[in-house]
Amino acid sequence: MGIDIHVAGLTKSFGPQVIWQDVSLTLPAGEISVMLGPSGTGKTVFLKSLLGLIKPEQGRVLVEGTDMVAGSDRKVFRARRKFGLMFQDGALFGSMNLFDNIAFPLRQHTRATEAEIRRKVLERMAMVGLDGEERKLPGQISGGMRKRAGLARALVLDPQIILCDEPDSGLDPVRTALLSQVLLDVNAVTDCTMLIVTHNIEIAATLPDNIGMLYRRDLVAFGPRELLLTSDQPAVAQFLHGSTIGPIGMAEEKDDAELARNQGTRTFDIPDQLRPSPGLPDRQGARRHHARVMAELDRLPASARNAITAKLTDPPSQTS
Ligand SMILES: Nc1ncnc2c1ncn2[C@@H]1O[C@H](COP(=O)(O)OP(=O)(O)OP(=O)(O)O)[C@@H](O)[C@H]1O
Repeated sequence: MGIDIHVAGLTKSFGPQVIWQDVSLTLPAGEISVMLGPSGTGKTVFLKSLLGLIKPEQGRVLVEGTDMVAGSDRKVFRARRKFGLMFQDGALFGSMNLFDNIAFPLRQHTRATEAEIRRKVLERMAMVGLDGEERKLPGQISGGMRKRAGLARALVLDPQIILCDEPDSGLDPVRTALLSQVLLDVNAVTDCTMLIVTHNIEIAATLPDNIGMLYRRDLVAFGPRELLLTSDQPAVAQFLHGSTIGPIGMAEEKDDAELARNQGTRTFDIPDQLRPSPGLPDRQGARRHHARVMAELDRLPASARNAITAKLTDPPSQTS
């Protein structure tokens, strides 16, 4: 099962440039979360901070008791093993076939026998829809397949948390939709905690349980997907609609209130969340999410509350 990640008061600067400040959130165990944000708002820096690869000046990232910011190198290194990473381009070795690429972490970090490695690699390849492709080189397959191979490699050490940095980059809408389904299916089977950084509204609207958005050095929102998808904050609404009208892309000194007045109110139709493919188990993370959100419903704005009650009256189930 996945584990919680608790982020509290995180602030990161590079020299005089503040990337984000006082970021606090919890990535709940086994749930899928998406982090949105315009280019350059520090989404990748945030992922690297969760891993302890970048050290914020203030705040904590707690992973089962280890602080990835201030913990000792030994503890951070050990905690990092709980993570699986899916990079934008799959980050595969071009000279190795897919089997050897995916087997690589097992050969590097475990004493598994070749028979065990073979079983695990083939199982993970099947999980991401790459059965029978073991002998292909990364250069012989499509971008979507490379990403799935990168996901299989991220899964091979049984991580409890999976971080994906822009998994949709370079993919057409159909392959992006297929990849979303694969990510959800992986979550259904493994119950791992997932954080996906993306600009893609289709992914954000259909895949996660929770969505956050980084904008102008702040985490402007983080919560159930309905919270962000019904938000009337100018930057969030502009981002969701891909509009040129709004604060994003404008001079920093523009007044948010004035921009909001000019923008008017537009609603975003919230599609149904994806469900696991037939034959796979129900998502445990979705069940926990449902219970948690229903318990916290009164604290959400009316727009989010209405969207949740309209869609989530029963615990999610494949057959309902
Ligand atoms: N090691 C570093 N040293 C100095 N500045 C950095 C470093 N890493 C990132 N930055 C700066 O931090 C800012 C945020 O970068 P980051 O790549 O996290 O943005 P992002 O939101 O992921 O962008 P995109 O959506 O375009 O990928 C950028 O201005 C970048 O130049």
